[in-house]
Amino acid sequence: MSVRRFLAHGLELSRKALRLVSPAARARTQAGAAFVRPWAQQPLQAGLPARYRYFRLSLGGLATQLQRRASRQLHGPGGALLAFGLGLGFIEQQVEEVRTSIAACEEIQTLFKRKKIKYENAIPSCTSGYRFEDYMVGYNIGKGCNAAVYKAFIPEVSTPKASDTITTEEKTEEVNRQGKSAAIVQYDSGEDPELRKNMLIAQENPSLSFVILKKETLFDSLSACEGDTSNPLTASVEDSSYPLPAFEKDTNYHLRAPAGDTSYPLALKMLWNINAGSSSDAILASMVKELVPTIPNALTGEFGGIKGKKIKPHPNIIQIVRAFVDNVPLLPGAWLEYPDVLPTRLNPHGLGHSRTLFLVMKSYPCTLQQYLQVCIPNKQCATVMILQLLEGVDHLVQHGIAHRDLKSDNILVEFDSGGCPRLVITDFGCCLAEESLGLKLPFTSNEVNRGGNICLMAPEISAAIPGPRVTIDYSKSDAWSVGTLAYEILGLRNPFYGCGVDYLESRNYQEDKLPPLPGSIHRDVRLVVKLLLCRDPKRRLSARVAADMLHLHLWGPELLASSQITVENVFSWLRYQTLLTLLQVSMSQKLPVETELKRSFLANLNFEELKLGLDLLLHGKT
Ligand SMILES: Nc1ncnc2c1ncn2[C@@H]1O[C@H](COP(=O)(O)OP(=O)(O)OP(=O)(O)O)[C@@H](O)[C@H]1O
Repeated sequence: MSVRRFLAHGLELSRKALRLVSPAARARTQAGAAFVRPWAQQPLQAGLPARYRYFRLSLGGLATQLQRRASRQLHGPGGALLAFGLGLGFIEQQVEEVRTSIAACEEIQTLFKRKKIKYENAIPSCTSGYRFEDYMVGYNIGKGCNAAVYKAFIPEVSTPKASDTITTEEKTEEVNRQGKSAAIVQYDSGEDPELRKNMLIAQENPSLSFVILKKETLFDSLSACEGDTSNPLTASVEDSSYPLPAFEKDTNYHLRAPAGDTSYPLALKMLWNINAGSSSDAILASMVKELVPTIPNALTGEFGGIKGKKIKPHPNIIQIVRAFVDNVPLLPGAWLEYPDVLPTRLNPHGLGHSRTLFLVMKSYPCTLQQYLQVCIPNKQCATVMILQLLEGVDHLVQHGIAHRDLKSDNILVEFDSGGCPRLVITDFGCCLAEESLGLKLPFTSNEVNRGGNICLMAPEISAAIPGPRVTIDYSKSDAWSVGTLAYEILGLRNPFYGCGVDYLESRNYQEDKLPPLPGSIHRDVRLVVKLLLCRDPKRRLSARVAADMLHLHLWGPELLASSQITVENVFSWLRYQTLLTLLQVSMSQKLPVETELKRSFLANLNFEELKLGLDLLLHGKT
């Protein structure tokens, strides 16, 4: 018998039963409700399969309906039949309600999914930017274990404004001839929190001159450094065991003193090639994960057809606008920061190959780590920041990709027109994105790469023991990392970093040993962080449900506070959010963070997940 016919049969039974009720029926119906209700009201578990949650939802309705019926004065025999029949009938009613709700959510989803998010348009010309010589390279903005990142621009696309060009160019060149460019780079790469703070302030207040602030600080520090061997900046250059090469004017790159972001809109990431050999194919094959966030025309010619998963644009995920293989140049700071990975052409003792992969992306003012060094975001702003990470992670999960190296220096920050930080996940070098695997990685031996940063590796990954049929499921691992980063964003120490006894290890921590978040942080946010850090992925929130909970918390406080939350008032709230967001999306080209978030929420609306998030917010224990 089909489910439909079964339910129809139940409905018919319930009708018959209504004509056969007795006083005893009331007691039996009540007992039925009492039996069903506690089971239906068990605390919800985030990881339960949808079918179970759906059945539970039906039971909740059944218990209520039974109770209601039982409270009426019914007469006649057949109470048990009534309970059974009514139950089936009410399940049918619930099924219908759920079906309508799912359809309504899908309609809202389609409205927003239809509106495609645009790709970065940082290099409008289709022909430029595929060779290193197309770029003017600025100063070093960052360095990781695998790459150095520089400010850059393409002259034909963006020429620096006269006001941005340093007038004391001779001085810069003289300094370079003396081998001090490394000192500039070292100083400017952000060791000084005061300088970082100035940069952020300048960024947030366009009326202040970012360049002037930097220029003064830079040249003051250089004057102070000159001839001063006790100064760590000059000392580190002169103590270096490598001879510092003189800056050659006729090399195919151009060193400019630092200037504002407007004149160097791009970031050029030069990966270090130690293992891949110098053929383009070998380089691309070994670094293919870095290419996951490339936009469609980022690679050209022979590389255009490189296979592999690609991500659709998302406001919280980096976009690589160009990727190409070229000769490794000698860039500022190379001798000081990464001499060992240079090719022998540049350093006879270097281990690097002569060619490598370059990635070009938008240049961001700072990383999340740098931002948090100078600023503790207020609670609302912190929640918006955590939510952006969850939205980014959910987008990756939907593409079957796990980042596997989420940490505060792999998250870039810029500010929207209202000064709200926009968080962008970057550095996909450790991601899991194999077409054939999805989010499940066979873990047959310790040789299998489980991802980056071990401290922020979810427990099911860090504690996994390899074996012939073992697979690791990454579907909720990035969400766990976001749970740990939430501590940093909320102004606390990440409990999974540190040394000595005062830190937790992901592979063996106990949930009750997690440092409690202070009461000044809203209960909803505390609950989300707690559920993100569940050891058991089945109980842990998915990024989607966690994001939905924060959306409800941020944009629906009245809804959450209402005495009775019905499907109708949830949908009237959703309709309101839909209209408002559509209006905002149609009104501006460059969306503020809040509107982007609402758009992500509505474009991914799923009744089951929203219902689960809502239930958890209403009944979950912090
Ligand atoms: N688009 C960008 N805009 C501004 N700064 C950037 C950008 N991309 C990278 N950076 C800076 O460069 C640093 C190193 O970049 P990235 O993390 O991509 O390198 P990596 O060697 O792959 O790092 P890891 O050690 O995590 O593997 C970042 O922490 C950040 O400070």
